[in-house]
Amino acid sequence: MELPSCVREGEAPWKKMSKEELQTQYSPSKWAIHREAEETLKTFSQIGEQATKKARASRKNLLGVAYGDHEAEKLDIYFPMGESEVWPLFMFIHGGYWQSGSKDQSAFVVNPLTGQKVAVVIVGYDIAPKGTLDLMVDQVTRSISFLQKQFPRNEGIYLCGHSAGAHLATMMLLTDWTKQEVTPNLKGLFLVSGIYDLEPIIHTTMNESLSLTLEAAQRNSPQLLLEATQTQPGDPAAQVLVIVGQQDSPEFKRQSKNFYKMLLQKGWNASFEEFQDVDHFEIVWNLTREDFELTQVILKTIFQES
Ligand SMILES: N[C@@H](CC(=O)c1ccccc1NC=O)C(=O)O
Repeated sequence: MELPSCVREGEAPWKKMSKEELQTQYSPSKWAIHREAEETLKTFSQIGEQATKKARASRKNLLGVAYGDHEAEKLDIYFPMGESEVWPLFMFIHGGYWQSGSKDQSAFVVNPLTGQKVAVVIVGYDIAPKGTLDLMVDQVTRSISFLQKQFPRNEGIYLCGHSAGAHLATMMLLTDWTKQEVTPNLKGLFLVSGIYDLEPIIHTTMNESLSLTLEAAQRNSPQLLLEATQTQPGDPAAQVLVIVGQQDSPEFKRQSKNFYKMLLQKGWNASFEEFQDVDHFEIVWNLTREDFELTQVILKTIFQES
């Protein structure tokens, strides 16, 4: 018997999964092998808080800069050491399934990058249930326009998102910037353990506070948007690095690989990399270290060394 196309091997294997299996596949902490799930999540917040404290104490900064009128529409800017007034701008978009996390515990990468002449921005946005996916996408779009206007001489804007934050970063590739006041100088995207097809999330407990409808999930799914788009990447196109951890779940890995393949099909300058011996959280908390492989990849990409 031939299976209907929606359940063909490799296409949407999640449609064949039980509710429990789907919940597990989309619970990244359950796939961590170096610590128990709860311990992993606790360590992640602790390292994020410590890194933020350290960044605020040791780097010149502007905290809580408003990029819009909403309470949550604020970003923190951490400046590189030295006298220069022009640098590449690196923006980090935190994860937490669009319903947890904040800029105040997400300054992981600030010290290693500001030590190497890169300005780092950690952006805040309205998480659910207050924020909807549509609002979050709009907020991140406006935060990037704001940065381009504030720093028109920037040496490139680089976006890095983790998990749900990688989803928000990806949506920026598909934004029609001609509808915004400025076109940002987007040079690169680092998409770390992201989610590109939101439909499976609807069937998990994560949707209790997100309240995604199928329409909202589809409207905000980079995988579907990219598949449907006729537009070519701009010239010069931003470089897109699709990144997963070895201990990300099979579903997370499948989503990243599929999205990477679609990027190639649509003519983007994309690469895919799986980092060994790290889970969904270690891959971000290790960014506090300059000698971590991903930190080095980020620096090499920004400064175009290979
Ligand atoms: N409840 C989730 C938590 C989670 O996925 C998460 C936590 C912090 C930062 C990013 C996360 N994942 C995606 O946004 C878990 O079981 O791992």
